Amino acid sequence: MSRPDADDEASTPTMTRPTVLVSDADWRPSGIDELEPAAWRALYHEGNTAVVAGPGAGKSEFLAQKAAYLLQTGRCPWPQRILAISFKRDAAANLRRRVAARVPEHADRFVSMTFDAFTKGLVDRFASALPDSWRMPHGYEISYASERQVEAFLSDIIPSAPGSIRLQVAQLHASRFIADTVGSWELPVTVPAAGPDDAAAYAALQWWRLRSFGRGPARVDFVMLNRLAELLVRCVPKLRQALRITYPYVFVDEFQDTTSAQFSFLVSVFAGGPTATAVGDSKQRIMGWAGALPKALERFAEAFDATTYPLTWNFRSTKALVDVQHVIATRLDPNAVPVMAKADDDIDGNPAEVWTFSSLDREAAVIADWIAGDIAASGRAPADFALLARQKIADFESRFRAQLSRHGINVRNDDALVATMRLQDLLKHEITRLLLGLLRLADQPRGLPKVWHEVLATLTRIHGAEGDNIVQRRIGDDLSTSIVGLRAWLRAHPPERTAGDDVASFLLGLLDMAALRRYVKSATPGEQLHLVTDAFQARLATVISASAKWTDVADQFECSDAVVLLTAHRAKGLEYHTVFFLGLDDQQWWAHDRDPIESTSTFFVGLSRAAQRIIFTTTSPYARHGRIAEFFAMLDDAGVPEINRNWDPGMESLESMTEISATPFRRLRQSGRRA
Ligand SMILES: Nc1ncnc2c1ncn2[C@@H]1O[C@H](COP(=O)(O)OP(=O)(O)OP(=O)(O)O)[C@@H](O)[C@H]1O
Repeated sequence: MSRPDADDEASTPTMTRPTVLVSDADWRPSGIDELEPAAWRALYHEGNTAVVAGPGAGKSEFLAQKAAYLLQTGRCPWPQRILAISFKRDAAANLRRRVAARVPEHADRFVSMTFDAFTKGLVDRFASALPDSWRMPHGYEISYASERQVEAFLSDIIPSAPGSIRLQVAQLHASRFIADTVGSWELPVTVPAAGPDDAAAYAALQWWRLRSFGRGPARVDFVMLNRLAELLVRCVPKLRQALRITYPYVFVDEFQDTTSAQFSFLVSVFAGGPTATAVGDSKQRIMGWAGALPKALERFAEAFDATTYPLTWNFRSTKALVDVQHVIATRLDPNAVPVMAKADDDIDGNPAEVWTFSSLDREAAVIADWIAGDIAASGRAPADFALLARQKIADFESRFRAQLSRHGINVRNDDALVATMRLQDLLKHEITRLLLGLLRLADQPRGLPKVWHEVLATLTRIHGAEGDNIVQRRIGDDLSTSIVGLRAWLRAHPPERTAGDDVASFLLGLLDMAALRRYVKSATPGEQLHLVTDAFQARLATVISASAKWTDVADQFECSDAVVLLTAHRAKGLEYHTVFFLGLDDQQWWAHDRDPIESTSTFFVGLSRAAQRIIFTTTSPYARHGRIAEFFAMLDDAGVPEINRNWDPGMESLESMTEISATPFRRLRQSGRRA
């Protein structure tokens, strides 16, 4: 396919586009019925805005609606754009998709990317404008230092540190050094000849000397790239001005996860300039271990002089679940305000329970039977159910896979490693969706308009042709030709007689690889295209032989009709009808004592993914009195009953009843409940 010139971040498109503007009075949210009153006020607010709200309040949806409002009413006039920054790639892609669905006619002016992609993009484009001391004459490579390497570095620099700061240098922690010390050090325009007399600045400078000032390519991570980007913007006023003109509106999602480096970058580039909107929930701050700043939203409000709007509706969970969430929320924030549930209840029986089991085998068997029964009775899909755990999700996989397969139900472990990628990342990756989209379009003679639209939009981004209707038309024509060629190839190569590698090669051969490589590099810093294509091939190889049709190959690849197994961290931002929060025990939560608040936030994030029902499980008779006793106490306070699932009416004998009475669990017979 032809490759138009790459779009420049700080430049504006050259094509004109007709736009019909909507008046304020006529503007309505699209895709949803209503916003809560505080959200309306936040949407109309013209200055910097902080939206603080709990799980399910619609924070991401609010950003999508605010984008639609600004674009459709012309407050963000063509050709200016809105820049939305997220922390995770899938969150950025999710927001981009939401806006594209709400206002397709303006989607090309909504630039949604990760923090790392944005800062790395600036360094890559403008590195030559860095002050002399910080230029990287031999380029750079992305390199992460292990904690052990940082430890060795810190002990190496202690002896040569000036006596006045030696003790403080010795007190720096390896685990926090990169995020906190390197991340919060503002690079001086000129590197001082004498070492700084502040311990943190001294150590940070030595780190730069070691990693970046030697011969050969600099070895930098994203924290260091962020620092370079901040320096660039500080030293090159024209660049800052260009960014501010291109993006008069800046959004930041999940602001509670902002690190020191990211925060200072935002202040440096945008404070006093574009209108900034940050949304987040400090109770869901689960990235403290990775350097997330405490009280990030409060800091934002202060630094940007922003007006704060708390939202108090929950669109995801029913009232009963919102009440349970509130008990945990008040432990994390004693001032947490009660929230109004907007979701209707669609289940019989208890929406929240703790189930106790005598063994992991029994746990998997009972839950699998229960899910199968619920699907049969309700018509729900397997994907409505999630099996969540704090960590080590693979420990649960084989048991649940075996038990659910007895009922013909699939399991997808989103945490599984495929080549070097996690399955969740692979499935959400734009390039995976592009390749699968091509496969589906070629295999479906009648066409799939939604898939066509998504594939075309991805190709448009790859070729930097947003806003350029002529090039977009050419890309569309090329796509039609490619689909015809692919269809013929697939007909001649049935899945059972074709190797996964051959399919992947043919699919990639349809694309402009140089453009693709450049795009992946800029959209996902640190990631090489081959990491995605290797993982794509590996996944294809495992599903191709089991399928008779190419559509089945794509279905098996995505495995979207499956019960999902994932960690609470991976579940962030997602939602399910019923969540089983597995492994309430000391093993799963072994690190709870290290940081009980962050651990409780992880618990909060996990349980708040449930829309209708949450079942906590444990196989440990001691968990209630162990490390996470406070979780059980909170669930007790919330009135969540504990059910001993070792007894199954009609199936088990007195023997298992004896076993139950020997356990220290608080017991409840489950008569009258759905089982
Ligand atoms: N105004 C609204 N009307 C109806 N549904 C909404 C509205 N806003 C959000 N939703 C729905 O509520 C759910 C939660 O929305 P969203 O993911 O934006 O919440 P969030 O605050 O970002 O959640 P979390 O912090 O838990 O990840 C989604 O299913 C979304 O489609």
